[in-house]
Amino acid sequence: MNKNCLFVGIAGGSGSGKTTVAQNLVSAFSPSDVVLISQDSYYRDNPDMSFDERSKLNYDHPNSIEFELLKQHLLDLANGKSIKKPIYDFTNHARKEEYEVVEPAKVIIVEGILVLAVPEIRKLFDTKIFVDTDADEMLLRRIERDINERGRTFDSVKKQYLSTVKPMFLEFCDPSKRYADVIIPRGGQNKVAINMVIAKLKRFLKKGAI
Ligand SMILES: Nc1ncnc2c1ncn2[C@@H]1O[C@H](COP(=O)(O)OP(=O)(O)O)[C@@H](O)[C@H]1O
Ligand SMILES: Nc1ccn([C@@H]2O[C@H](COP(=O)(O)O)[C@@H](O)[C@H]2O)c(=O)n1
Repeated sequence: MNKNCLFVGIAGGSGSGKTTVAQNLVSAFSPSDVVLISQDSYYRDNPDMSFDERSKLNYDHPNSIEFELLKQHLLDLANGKSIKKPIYDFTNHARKEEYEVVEPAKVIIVEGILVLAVPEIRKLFDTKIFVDTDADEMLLRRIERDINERGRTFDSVKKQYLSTVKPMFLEFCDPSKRYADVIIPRGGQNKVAINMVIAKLKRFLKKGAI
């Protein structure tokens, strides 16, 4: 790979604050220097299934994500090519027809529950971050977000949490913490940790070295 960019991977449980941390990082830079890619954009589409069938799938297992496409897109960005990033609709459990064109940048941040759990993706990262938030806080945030933003009911969130979210977190996401270079407790609130990562990325952008 002809790589002259820096890849930062941010993992952590659902509701841990990965997106908030990533957005805090992105907002410290010019948009042409840093891009953010979410693993969520790469959920597999299941157009042959009914809405009811799609709503019962396990979305916390690595097989639910098209990691081959995510990897190809990361390699394309590293090689200076733009990508057509899928757009995922959580209310419909499906990809939208349209996509977003993302231009390459010097720093590429990738966030998602499984980005450190899948070796093919993990090995691309120069810096690996795990956002470590208490399970009760993650669950409370998820309940609120899923009801307000993802069209879910309290009962559906509860059922999904117990049947797939929690067991898959314990099997895949939480053990991937061991691969992290930096562990950020509490997520988006942790300005000290976020500022340390920002300082590191600024050094890279200035000197071209990690
Ligand atoms: N420190 C925090 N305190 C309260 N709510 C938060 C905090 N961090 C994130 N949230 C909220 O919790 C939800 C999940 O946060 P998000 O950053 O999207 O987590 P993740 O990407 O890990 O699922 C969002 O609605 C967000 O606004
Ligand atoms: N159709 C879908 C697809 C995914 N999920 C849940 O999203 C979570 C990951 O997203 P975060 O932004 O919270 O990291 C994951 O835990 C899936 O259960 C879903 O509910 N429906």
